[in-house]
Amino acid sequence: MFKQLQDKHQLSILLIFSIVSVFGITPFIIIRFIENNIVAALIDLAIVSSILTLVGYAHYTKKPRVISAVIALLVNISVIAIIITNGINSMLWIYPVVAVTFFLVKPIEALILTLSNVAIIASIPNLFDAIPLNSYFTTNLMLAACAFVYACFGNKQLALLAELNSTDPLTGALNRRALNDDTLAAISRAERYNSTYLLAFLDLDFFKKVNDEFGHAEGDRVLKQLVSITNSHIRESDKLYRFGGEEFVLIIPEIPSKEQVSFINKLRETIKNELKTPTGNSITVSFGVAAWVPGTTVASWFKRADDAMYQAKKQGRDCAVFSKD
Ligand SMILES: Nc1nc2c(ncn2[C@@H]2O[C@H](COP(=O)(O)OP(=O)(O)OP(=O)(O)O)[C@@H](O)[C@H]2O)c(=O)[nH]1
Repeated sequence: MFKQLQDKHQLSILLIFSIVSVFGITPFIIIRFIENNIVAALIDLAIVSSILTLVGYAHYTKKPRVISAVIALLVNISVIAIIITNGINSMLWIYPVVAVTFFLVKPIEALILTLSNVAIIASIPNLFDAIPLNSYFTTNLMLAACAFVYACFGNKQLALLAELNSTDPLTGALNRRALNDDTLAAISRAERYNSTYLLAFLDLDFFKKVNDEFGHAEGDRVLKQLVSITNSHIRESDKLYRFGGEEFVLIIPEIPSKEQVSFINKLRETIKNELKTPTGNSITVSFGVAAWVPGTTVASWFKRADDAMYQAKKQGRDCAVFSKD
C-alpha cells in the first residue's frame, strides 16, 4: 500500500518536473543557438528530450522510482557539463538541481549526490575567480540541509498517510480498502504463477452476547485481542483484514494443499484457547474458506468464502468449512 501511494506520488512529481523543465530550459536552447553557443544549446536540448523520454517511460511502465534516480543522475551530471561549457554564466543552475534532487531520490541518496556534485563543481579551474567559494559552499549547504529535512518530513507524512489509508483504526488490522487491492493482486499473482492461495472469512461466534453482557468497550477489547492473537500465529506473508463488524478476512499465500485444513483448524483452536471473556469463558470463531481456483474473480472468491461461512454457522459454529466449488 505504501509502495503504491509512493509510486503515484512520484509519478505526479515527475510530471510536474517535466513540465517545469520544458518551460524553464527550452528558452535557453533558443537563446544559446542565437548566441551561437552550439555546445551549450545541444546539452540543453539533450537534457529536455531525455527528461521527457524518461518521464514518459516512467508513466508507461508505472515504475517511477528507478527512472527518478536516473533523472537525478542525469540532471546532476548535466549541470556539471553546462558549467564546464558555459562557465560562471550557468552557475545558478546548481540551485534548482540541488532542490529537485531531493524530490527525485531518497533524502540520504540526494544528500550524497548533492554534496558530491557541489564538490566536483568547486574543483572546476578558474570558476571561482569571480565569485567567493565560501558563499558558494554556504548557500548550497543551506539549501541541501533545508531540502533534506523537508524530504525526510515528507516521507514520514506519506508513510503515515499510507498507514491511515490501509489500517482499521480500532484493531490495527488492514482495512477493506487494502483487502480489495490485495485480493486483486493475489488473483493476478495466482494466475501468473499458478500458486496456491486461501481466502478465509473469520467471524466471532455470538459476539452480540459479549457486547450485551460485558459492554461495548469489552467487545472492542475482544476484537483487538482477536487481531493480536491471529497476527502472532500467522506468517508475515499472511495478511489479516477487518471486513466489517466482527468479521475478518485472512489471505494466505503459498500454502500447500495438504496443510490447509490443519493450519486453519490449528488457528481456530489457538483463538479459542487464548480469547476469553472477562469471566474466563472461551470465545470461538467460525471460518469460511475458499482456495483460489482458475477463473476466480474478487466477487466469486468472496462469495465462495461467505457461503462456506454460512455453512459453518449453520453447522453450529466453532468450526471451519472449506468451499467445494
Ligand atoms: N464492540 C463492538 N461491537 C461491534 C463492532 N462492530 C460490530 N459490533 C457488534 O457485533 C455484533 C454482531 O452481531 P451478530 O451479527 O448478531 O453476530 P453474532 O452475535 O456474532 O452471531 P453469529 O455471527 O451468528 O455467531 C453486533 O452486536 C454489533 O453491534 C465494534 O466495532 N465494536
